Amino acid sequence: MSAPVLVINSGSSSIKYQLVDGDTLEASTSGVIERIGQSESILTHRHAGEKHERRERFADHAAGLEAMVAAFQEHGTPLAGSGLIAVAHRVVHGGERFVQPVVIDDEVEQAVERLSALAPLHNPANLEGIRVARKLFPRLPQVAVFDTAFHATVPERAHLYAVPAAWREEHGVRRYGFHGTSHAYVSRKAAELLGKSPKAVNVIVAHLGNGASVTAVERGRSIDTSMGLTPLEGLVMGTRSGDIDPAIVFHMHRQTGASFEDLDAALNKDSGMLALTGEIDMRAVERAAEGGDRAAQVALEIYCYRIRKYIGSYIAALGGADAIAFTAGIGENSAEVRAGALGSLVALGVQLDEAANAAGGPIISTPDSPITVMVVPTNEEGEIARQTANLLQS
Ligand SMILES: Nc1ncnc2c1ncn2[C@@H]1O[C@H](COP(=O)(O)OP(=O)(O)O)[C@@H](O)[C@H]1O
Ligand SMILES: CC(=O)OP(=O)(O)O
Ligand SMILES: [Mg+2]
Repeated sequence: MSAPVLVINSGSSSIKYQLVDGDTLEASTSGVIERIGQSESILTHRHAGEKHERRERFADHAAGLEAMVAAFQEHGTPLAGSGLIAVAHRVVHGGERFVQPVVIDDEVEQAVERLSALAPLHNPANLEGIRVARKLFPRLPQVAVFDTAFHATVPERAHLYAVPAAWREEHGVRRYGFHGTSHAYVSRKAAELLGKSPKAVNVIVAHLGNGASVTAVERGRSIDTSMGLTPLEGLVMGTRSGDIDPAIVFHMHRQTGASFEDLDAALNKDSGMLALTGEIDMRAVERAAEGGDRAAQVALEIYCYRIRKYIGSYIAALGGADAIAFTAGIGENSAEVRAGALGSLVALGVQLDEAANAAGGPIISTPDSPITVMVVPTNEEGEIARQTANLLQS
């Protein structure tokens, strides 16, 4: 493996990692540590076609990262002496400042910490990953790659909110957008599937994971995206409400006396599919709906309808799209959600091929569909490694 980069994607309760070849972008080893801080955590480490599992409690991200280092050691590829050229970190919020990947120093670390207010579920976890990795690998360059960066091209008409000037000018209130590495990677792959240059096509990417967002990509540049100041706006998600009337917050504060902290937690952690069905995991929601659970059926309709509205509005924003690409855990795996999300868009030039959709694509529209619909597996870690290798070469 030449020029290996260790990519760390620290989420709110999980860490995903990959050891990626900086030249070929192939991952030789990958893993995920789930349920950090809960009674039992699970580490799944994949190397050379084998899967190794370890179940025990990892109290925090530091314990999780130690277990990651131990897993590399145990399974024949110790990180020390592997020729690692860098550790790359996904950082969710980069604010207005970070529109490119950067090498992390103390000052960058502090800036990421200040941005935690705008991504409370994500930046603190990203930061912990950075701190632990800087201790573990003090001599290696540590690079931050930001979710927000790809959306720096979103024009004012789409990124400004019609709110008081002081909010915008003094408090950084604007649309930032997230999942940028995924939207960048998937929109490029979509152009590849069309046999065209990214600069020659308009693509709508629906990233449907635990967090979910839709982006309108015009000739390779993001021009609008559904997440906003924080990753709360837009689609219905696992535990997040997505779009609501902001007056709901004031109403609930006045009605119940709930603090803004409580209301923030309610909308970020106790809303979305969880609030509608009692389940976060889309597989569980689909099983319940199939079993006749009315709440789960309605929740799926709400989930798909919101996606459909965004896709329709982005076809209008782009003045026509060449492709719609579905990605991330739900977008890649749920034929039902994809079909539900496209439904009435047949009037806008979307003709789904049901058999191809059931088979998972990659192309899931009929050959004569004016807009090509596809399933494109995302690769956030690979894209982060690619951007890191580019930064270090320049
Ligand atoms: N086969 C499947 N069918 C439906 N949903 C799935 C399937 N596999 C995974 N998912 C859903 O994908 C979501 C997680 O997506 P993922 O992209 O891994 O999220 P994140 O990176 O934000 O943790 C979960 O809601 C999970 O239920
Ligand atoms: C920004 C965001 O929502 O990320 P995730 O989907 O990993 O929660
Ligand atoms: Mg994700």
